[in-house]
Amino acid sequence: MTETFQFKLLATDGKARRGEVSMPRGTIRTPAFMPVGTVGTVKAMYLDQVRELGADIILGNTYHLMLRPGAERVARLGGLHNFIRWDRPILTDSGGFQVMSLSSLRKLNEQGVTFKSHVDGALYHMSPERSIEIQGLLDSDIQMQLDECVALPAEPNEIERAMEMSLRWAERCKAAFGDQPGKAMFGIVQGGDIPKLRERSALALRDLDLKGYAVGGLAVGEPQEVMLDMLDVTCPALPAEKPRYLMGVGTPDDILKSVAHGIDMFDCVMPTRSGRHGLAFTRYGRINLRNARHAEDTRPLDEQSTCPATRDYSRAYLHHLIRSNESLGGMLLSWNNLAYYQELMAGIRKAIEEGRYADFMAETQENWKRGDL
Ligand SMILES: C=CCOC(=O)Nc1nc2cc3[nH]c(NC)nc3cc2c(=O)[nH]1
Repeated sequence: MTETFQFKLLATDGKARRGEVSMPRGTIRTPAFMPVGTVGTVKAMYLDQVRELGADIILGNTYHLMLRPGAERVARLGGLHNFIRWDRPILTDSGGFQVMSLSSLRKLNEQGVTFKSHVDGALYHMSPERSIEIQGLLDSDIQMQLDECVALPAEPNEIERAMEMSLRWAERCKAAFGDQPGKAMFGIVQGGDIPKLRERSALALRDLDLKGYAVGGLAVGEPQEVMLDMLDVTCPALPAEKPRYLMGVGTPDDILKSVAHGIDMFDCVMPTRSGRHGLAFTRYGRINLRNARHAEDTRPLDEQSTCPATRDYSRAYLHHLIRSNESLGGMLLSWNNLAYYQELMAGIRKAIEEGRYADFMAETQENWKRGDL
């Protein structure tokens, strides 16, 4: 822990980086996976479990929390950490992406985004300054600039307009954030699937000398190789001594490959959301426990795991719980999936330290092909 926000590069293996982000509330071992705690909870999990699995930081969503319970209310209650009982770092998004994907009416212009709450239909206006103010009220440790993420495929001039506006919003967010040594405000690189726009966005954000950089506008419908190609353009244009966060990514395979392209931080609803729907991630690939073939399979997901959800429950029971839509089904599979994601991250960090990331990647992908036997 440190009084200020610091990123240290501990080892590299090709483009893969092993590092550490130190903040007053704790240290984040990178490459890191950040479980998503949308409305102040990592769904179906106790935060003690989330920590025990190895999470050093979790995400909170500004859009959801500002609508309910409200940013000023969370501040009156002592901030998000006290509210949810998590004393380590929290990264909050700016809400932009969620507005575009969740709220009905929404208008976006230079001032910001105006939208109708999906909770009660009330009208809200969120400017770059208000987004930073809300994240401050939540006492967020890593705050994100307000940006405009364009779904792909999209027209080049549309991608350029959104990227340029996001740059202007980055400057306004930096000004609104001011100087908070123990916290950080990350810029978000946009530019869609257009290399020269990606490079322009990254270089302009670099000039703002921010504490960290997110790569946005990806995992929004483009093929994996397009996403990786954009990383090849973006990462070299970002400062090597600052952390890089790829938003909304991804599957274990996405993460494995994006680390090899220079990414340090990840967040994704995949392990928790798909767990609630019956999908289990294991060392040997995915298992859809809704499938009837598991109905009498007495084996656990993986008897060698240290996670009780993975080691102690039969696939037959998990199948029964999911088919019966019982809460325990989603709880056990969320637990299993987050355990698997954190085990994958620990393996990634160790492999980079030992200079054998390429082998680790190949072995891991080979094991996934084995299926659930
Ligand atoms: C915590 C996130 C910080 O959110 C923001 O403040 N803005 C933002 N969020 C994104 C979220 C994404 N999820 C995916 N795929 C599942 N792609 C995404 C792209 C963006 C993006 O370009 N911007």
